[in-house]
Amino acid sequence: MAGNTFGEAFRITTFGESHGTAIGVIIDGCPAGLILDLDFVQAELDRRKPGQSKITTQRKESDTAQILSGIFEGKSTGTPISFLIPNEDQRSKDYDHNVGPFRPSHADYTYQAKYGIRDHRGGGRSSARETAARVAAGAVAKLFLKQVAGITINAYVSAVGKMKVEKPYTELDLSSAENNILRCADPEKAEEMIAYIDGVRKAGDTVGGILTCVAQKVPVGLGEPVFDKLHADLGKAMLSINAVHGFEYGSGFEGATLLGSEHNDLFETDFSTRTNNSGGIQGGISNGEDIYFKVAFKPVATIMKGQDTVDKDGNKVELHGKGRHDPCVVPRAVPIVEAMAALVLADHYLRNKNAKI
Ligand SMILES: Cc1cc2nc3c(=O)[nH]c(=O)nc-3n(C[C@H](O)[C@H](O)[C@H](O)COP(=O)(O)O)c2cc1C
Ligand SMILES: C=C(O[C@@H]1CC(C(=O)O)=C[C@@H](OP(=O)(O)O)[C@H]1O)C(=O)O
Repeated sequence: MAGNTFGEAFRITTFGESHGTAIGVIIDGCPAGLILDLDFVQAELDRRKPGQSKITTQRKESDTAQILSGIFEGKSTGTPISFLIPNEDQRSKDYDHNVGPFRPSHADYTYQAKYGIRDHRGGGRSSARETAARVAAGAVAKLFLKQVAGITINAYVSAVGKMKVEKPYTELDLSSAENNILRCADPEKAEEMIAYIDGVRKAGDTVGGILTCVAQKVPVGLGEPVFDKLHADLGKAMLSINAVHGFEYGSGFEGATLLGSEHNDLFETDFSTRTNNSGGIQGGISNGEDIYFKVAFKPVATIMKGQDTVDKDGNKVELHGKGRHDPCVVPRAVPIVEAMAALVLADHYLRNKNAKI
C-alpha cells in the first residue's frame, strides 16, 4: 500500500491498523535541539483519544505513546523520532458480521476491490485510529513551530449539522473551546449542539459538522508559488483526514459572491492588510496575516440502524451496525486538524530556508 508518507522536509510515515498490535509514526527531518516535551505530546493524544465523552466512540484506548528513538536528554537529536501507540481495546469479535456485508459509505468495498484482501475488523488501515499517529507527530511539529517562531494553531467546532457558530473567529476566545466536550468556541451554542449529537446517537444515527482552524504568528514567505502553494498543501492535508468532504480558506465559497472592490485586502504602510479575505495566503505564500480555513466532515458511515447493502459477491443483505463508533467526529477531529496544519507549516518553514541568501 503506497501513500503512507506525508511532507518533504518535515516528513512523517504512519503505520498500523485499528485492530492490529499497535499504530505508530516515524518523523524524519526534525532538526536537532528541539525541546521534546513528551507531556505535551501525550496531552495532544488525550484530546483525540476515543472514549473521552458520551458524544464519542466508547472504545477505550489510553493512547499512551512510547517514544522509541530520536531523543536524548529531553531534546531531539536530528535522527528519526518514532512513537509507538499500542492498541488496547480492539474487541474484534464485534466485527465478525462484517466479513460479508460492505458498510455503505465506509471504505470496505473500495479496499476489497483494490487489494483483494481486507482486515474486516474495524476499518483496518482506513479507521481514523490511524490519526493518533498523526497527532503524535503533529505535536512535535507544534513544539517546533512554537520554539522557532512562536506560531500557534487553534481549531474549534463551528458547526454541527445545520447548527452554526455565527460569530467569526476574531470575536471568539479560541482557547475556550477546550472547556466543553464538543470543543466549540461558543459556549452557548456548544450546549445545544452537544444535546443534539446525544439525541442523534440515541436514535442510532450520526451527524456531520465543520471545524474552523486558525494559525497565528506565521511569518511572511511560507509556501511555494506553483504546485506546492501553502493553501494547496493545507487542502491536501485536511482532505487526507478520514470523513473530510470540504476545505475552504479565507473567504472561501462565500468570497465567490463578492465584487473585487469588496473582496480586496487593502494594504497598510507596514504591509499588513485592513481585511483578511485572503486567509493569510496570497499566490500560495503566507503574507503574515492569520491563516484561517474551514474543514467539513460528513456524518459517520457506521450507523446503528438497519441498512440495505451487498456482500462481496453482490448479494443483497441487510446490515445492522455493531461495534463502538462516533456519532459525530468533530470533537475528536479538532486535534487532528491542528496536527495536520502544524505538519504542513513545519514542512514549509524548513523548506523556506532555501528561498534567498
Ligand atoms: C476522529 C474520527 C473518528 C471517526 N470515527 C468513525 C467511526 O466511529 N465509525 C465510522 O464508521 N467512521 C468513523 N470515521 C470516519 C471513517 O474513518 C471514514 O469515513 C472512512 O475511513 C472512509 O473514508 P471517507 O469517509 O473519507 O471516504 C471517523 C473519522 C474521524 C476523523
Ligand atoms: C478507535 C478509534 O476510533 C475508531 C474510528 C473508526 C473509523 O472507522 O474511523 C471506527 C471505530 O473503531 P474501529 O476501528 O474499532 O471500528 C472508532 O472507535 C480511534 O480513533 O482511536
